Amino acid sequence: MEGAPPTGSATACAPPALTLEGVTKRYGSARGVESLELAIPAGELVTLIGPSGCGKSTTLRLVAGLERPDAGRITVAGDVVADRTRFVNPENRRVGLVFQDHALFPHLNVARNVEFGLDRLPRSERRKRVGDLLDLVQLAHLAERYPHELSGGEQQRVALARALAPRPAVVLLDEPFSSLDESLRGQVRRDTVATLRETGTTGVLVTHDQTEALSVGTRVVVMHDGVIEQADIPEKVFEQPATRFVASFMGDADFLPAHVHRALLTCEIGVVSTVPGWADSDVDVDVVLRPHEVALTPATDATARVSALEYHGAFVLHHVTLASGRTLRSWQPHDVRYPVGTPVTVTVAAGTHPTLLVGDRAVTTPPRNAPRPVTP
Ligand SMILES: Nc1ncnc2c1ncn2[C@@H]1O[C@H](COP(=O)(O)OP(=O)(O)OP(=O)(O)O)[C@@H](O)[C@H]1O
Repeated sequence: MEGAPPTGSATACAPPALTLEGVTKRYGSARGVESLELAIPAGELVTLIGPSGCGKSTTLRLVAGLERPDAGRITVAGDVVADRTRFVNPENRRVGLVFQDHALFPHLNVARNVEFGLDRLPRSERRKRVGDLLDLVQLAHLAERYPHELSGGEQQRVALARALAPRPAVVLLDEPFSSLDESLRGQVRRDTVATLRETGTTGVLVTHDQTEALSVGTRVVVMHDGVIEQADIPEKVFEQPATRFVASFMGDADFLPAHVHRALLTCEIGVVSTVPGWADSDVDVDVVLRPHEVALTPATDATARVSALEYHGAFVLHHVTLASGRTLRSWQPHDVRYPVGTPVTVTVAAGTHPTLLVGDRAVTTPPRNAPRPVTP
């Protein structure tokens, strides 16, 4: 992964909070994760996203020490915690865990839950640390309550305080907001991110929610079928997806066969854009178009037709069928609705430089062995 630590002087010499080098885990003949490469600088909050079964939980379990890798090396704050010969037990890894169901101890009150992992500290320091953590998550007034006397959001804050109490090098958060209802989720998410930032804690947050992955992560790791497809800043993952899978998984995307000739990208809807640096090219590609890049203009002589509408509140998603039978989608403002059947001219918003694919991989430079048409 392109995971160079920030260049600031404070962190330039510090080892990454977490590294995975060639980490592989198989379950019998089934692939859990394969050859994971990841380096997370201290203080980052990385979101881990991918479809069900892609290996997110396996990755967290390997880092936490709940699984042993079959191959590769894991380090936490510069210390090897797992490799071919070494295996550090979970309680000695400086890794904190926050689960979806909060997993608080029901028979312990809030203060005792937070105190749980601090048994190595003298009692007075323990008390002080618990007090500091409860202040941090704004729950000091509920210190004597038991988990069943708390709301879902409060339980989540206790779980976070408990994970942070022993000053872990990394906190792993496994879908921490998914059991909260929609109205609460946004606030708890903002509070959690603020707490992690305030304490400078490095976090790895697993989520199923693409908006959450993009909005919360300083970096987004997209997994598919046990491998990392792309690990990058959110803007790059969305605007410059590395693969066809990432393009389709992170946001809506449609794909059209296209052609680049003398730096001009054309497809069924006409000229899409210029492709700087492709002046000598004559190659077939697929172009990735996102609904916010696709513009529609009603025109009686147009061959494309609006084929379906979806009202999303702020926007109306228009599905358009082209003459070839292929479809594109276009976001329109909430007050624009072209009825089904309307003939429309389809264009791409000015300034768009869409992702180009050859096979399943994005290309930014002309492919060497690209197909060239036979000239008569
Ligand atoms: N204990 C196990 N025994 C056998 N196979 C397993 C085991 N745990 C995970 N797997 C398999 O490893 C792969 C990765 O699973 P994992 O739980 O890491 O996926 P995930 O991305 O967390 O999925 P989800 O989003 O549904 O929780 C899957 O194919 C899964 O069936």
